[in-house]
Amino acid sequence: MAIQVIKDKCKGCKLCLKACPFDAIDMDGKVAVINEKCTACNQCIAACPFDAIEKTGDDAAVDLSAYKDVWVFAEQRNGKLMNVALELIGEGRRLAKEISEDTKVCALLVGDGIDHLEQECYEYGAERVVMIQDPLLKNYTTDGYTKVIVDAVEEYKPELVIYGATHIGRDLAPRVAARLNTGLTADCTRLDIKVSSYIEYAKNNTTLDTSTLDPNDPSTGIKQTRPAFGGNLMATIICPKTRPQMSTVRPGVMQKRDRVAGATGERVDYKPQISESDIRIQIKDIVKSAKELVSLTDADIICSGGRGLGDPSGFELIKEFADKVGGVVGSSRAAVDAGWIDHSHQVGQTGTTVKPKIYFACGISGAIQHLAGMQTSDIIVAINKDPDAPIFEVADFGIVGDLYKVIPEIIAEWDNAEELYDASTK
Ligand SMILES: Cc1cc2nc3c(=O)[nH]c(=O)nc-3n(C[C@H](O)[C@H](O)[C@H](O)COP(=O)(O)OP(=O)(O)OC[C@H]3O[C@@H](n4cnc5c(N)ncnc54)[C@H](O)[C@@H]3O)c2cc1C
Repeated sequence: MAIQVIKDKCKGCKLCLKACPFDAIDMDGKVAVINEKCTACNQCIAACPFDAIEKTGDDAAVDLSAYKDVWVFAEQRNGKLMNVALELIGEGRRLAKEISEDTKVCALLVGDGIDHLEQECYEYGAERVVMIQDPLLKNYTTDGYTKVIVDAVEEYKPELVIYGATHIGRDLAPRVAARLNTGLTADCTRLDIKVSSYIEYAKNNTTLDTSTLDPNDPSTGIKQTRPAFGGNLMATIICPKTRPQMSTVRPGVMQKRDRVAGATGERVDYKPQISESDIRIQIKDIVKSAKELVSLTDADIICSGGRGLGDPSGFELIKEFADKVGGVVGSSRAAVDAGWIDHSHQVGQTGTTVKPKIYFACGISGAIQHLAGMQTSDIIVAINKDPDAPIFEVADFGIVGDLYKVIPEIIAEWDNAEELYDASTK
């Protein structure tokens, strides 16, 4: 693929020169010319106001029909599958079957010494496992994983690849997408199948005259929905011209399928072509952060505190509350930004998405970015002294009052409440 300047359209405005990160454009008199440093990154095309730059070569010739199946990057760390990988295998299976009965969901396992994870992938819904193992892939490196995944995608041509929006997924997916010259939608909260104009047309017309339809409209595509503009609207994004389509999805958003013990599938071993020179960094040591690990995604009960706590010591009360009810401490971004608590506790659009059985929002107003991360909780209990706080619109139970009075009362009554509950359910 290459980029070329259409000479008679170029007005010599040099905006493409300024936009090019690779110094790949020179001026030949008043006309821009592309030199050999070009990586076809598209920045010049986006910058040109005169439509004078275009791609040539195989870009126009992406055969969408050559791509098939849904791949899920089954992220593992230290030989353990991440929860989000299992959630996405379930979601991938749903999407695959909506695309067509013979579309398969494949788990992509990358690492070394990870044979034991294959079975778990089948039990959570994978129909095929593509296994890529090599000692050089034992620990995650951007270079190593990108290289082998790009090679495997080019060989097998999946039509959709989804990754968890974890630290690794967020690092890896854009690299892979850039190398494959395809699109990526980050942080999706919803994935749906887009129906082609052919199918739409066929539904409404008894005789199908395809000559009027766009031949490039893929038979299927994925509608990728994510919050945009600070969470104030949801944007649905499609990737109509290139393949594979790629998305990252936040942990906790999709539902895991029920585990089917003993489920089986097809294993494909992909032998990676990788050498030490492909990996530009060396991992000398992996040191776990000494800070307390917060497992918000798996928690059944979360007690979150916000700016309404007034100062950092308020989190001591929230911690006492969480310990009493068997929960985990969460927070709003305002509390994190104030330096009252570590970001790992943050719930919301730029924090963690959670779906506990009970979510206590204490001194949290209910900004849309906070709601984006917790509104699908089974039961939401809001404690706020402002009766008009937006959090009450999503709360199942609202307590209007000062959290410093309400929470100690709940703590004091919790044991009684548990006894009452036990008695009522006997
Ligand atoms: C791009 C972007 C991303 C963002 N991502 C996130 C995110 O991931 N998570 C997130 O939380 N926010 C996020 N935000 C910030 C968000 O917009 C809000 O600013 C933030 O959620 C407000 O936090 P809060 O509810 O704790 O504070 P406030 O909005 O100030 O609310 C404090 C509440 O406490 C109540 N209160 C005060 N004192 C008491 C008391 N003694 N007892 C009871 N109630 C009391 C008040 O009535 C008020 O309702 C993001 C913003 C942007 C622009």
